[in-house]
Amino acid sequence: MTKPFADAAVQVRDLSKQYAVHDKEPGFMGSVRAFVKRQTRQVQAVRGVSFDLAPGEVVGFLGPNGAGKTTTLKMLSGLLHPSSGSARVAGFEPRRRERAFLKTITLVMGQKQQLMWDLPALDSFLINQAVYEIPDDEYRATMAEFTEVLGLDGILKKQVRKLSLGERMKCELAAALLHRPKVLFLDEPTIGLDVNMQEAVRAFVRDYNARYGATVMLTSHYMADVTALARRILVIDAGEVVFDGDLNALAERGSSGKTIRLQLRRPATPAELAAYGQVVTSDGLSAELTVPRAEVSERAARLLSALDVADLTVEDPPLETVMAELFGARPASARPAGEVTR
Ligand SMILES: Nc1ncnc2c1ncn2[C@@H]1O[C@H](COP(=O)(O)OP(=O)(O)OP(=O)(O)O)[C@@H](O)[C@H]1O
Repeated sequence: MTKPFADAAVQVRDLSKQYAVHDKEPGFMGSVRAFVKRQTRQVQAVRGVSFDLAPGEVVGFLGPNGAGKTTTLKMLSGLLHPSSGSARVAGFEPRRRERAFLKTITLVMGQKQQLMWDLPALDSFLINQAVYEIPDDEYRATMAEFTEVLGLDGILKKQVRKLSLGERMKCELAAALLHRPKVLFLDEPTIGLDVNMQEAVRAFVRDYNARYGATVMLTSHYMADVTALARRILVIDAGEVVFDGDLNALAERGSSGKTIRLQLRRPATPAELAAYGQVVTSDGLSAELTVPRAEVSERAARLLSALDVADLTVEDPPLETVMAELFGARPASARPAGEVTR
């Protein structure tokens, strides 16, 4: 049972979405058959999802491909109507798309762009200023701040089509946050960016969250985004929330063991190290071992007494490993249950 926050920024109850999909065989005869008897399939993309986000909270929204993340974010932004259940965002019902609601939220989709391709980004910013009725002084202050944090100098007057992917994404973010929304839905905001640009986007989101106390719901396939920004993780699988909790608790869910990193004063061979755990890397004086979670203390104690250890640290496996363990092994076809052919 989801406990309600008295003043939740996002409140979701039993939210579901079904898409009606019309199937058609390829080719001319397929078209004729579809015309005579249309095959309709219901795809249950989101099924009975409930959660609350507190004001200012940053939440990583994870799950395998097709799990229902984008569908959920679109419902919370009012782009899609839920099939059933309810959602409130900053006190508004998203599906009504009230003006005050649209001024309070933003949805950034890394795969879609809102900037006009043939114009400089600055022109799109001015349009957004008018659309969101941003006063001139606030517009100037926000622009100055975003220019500094995102390093926009020198790119705002270039045609958007001539910007690099990273430069364009920075401008997309600036355009989407110009009206200083209180609730941010970020769907893969760093997709396709190089590591430096990913870090720049993360730093910007972190800064914005701290400065404006904004609530952020973030999906990303780059776990570094999630671990850098969010303490709480929501995991959705086949349309259902299967985990809602602390990042560390998720890491502990992984069936794999913990990682022991070693620095040695006297070298040990991989064969010697294998007595203490599965050797991941070893170059004589440093090594990385995977050990069963329940036996970490005992293995570490044995290592310390048997070898000349300069340093020993114990870490959880990277989130990528945990997610791969939770979802990676299953065939995609086994996931989206509940498809009904009519
Ligand atoms: N417009 C649509 N019509 C029919 N089915 C759809 C539509 N959009 C999404 N789906 C289906 O709904 C399910 C959830 O899709 P959704 O895009 O929400 O997943 P996701 O978690 O965002 O996936 P990804 O990580 O791959 O972007 C999938 O089975 C998808 O094929």
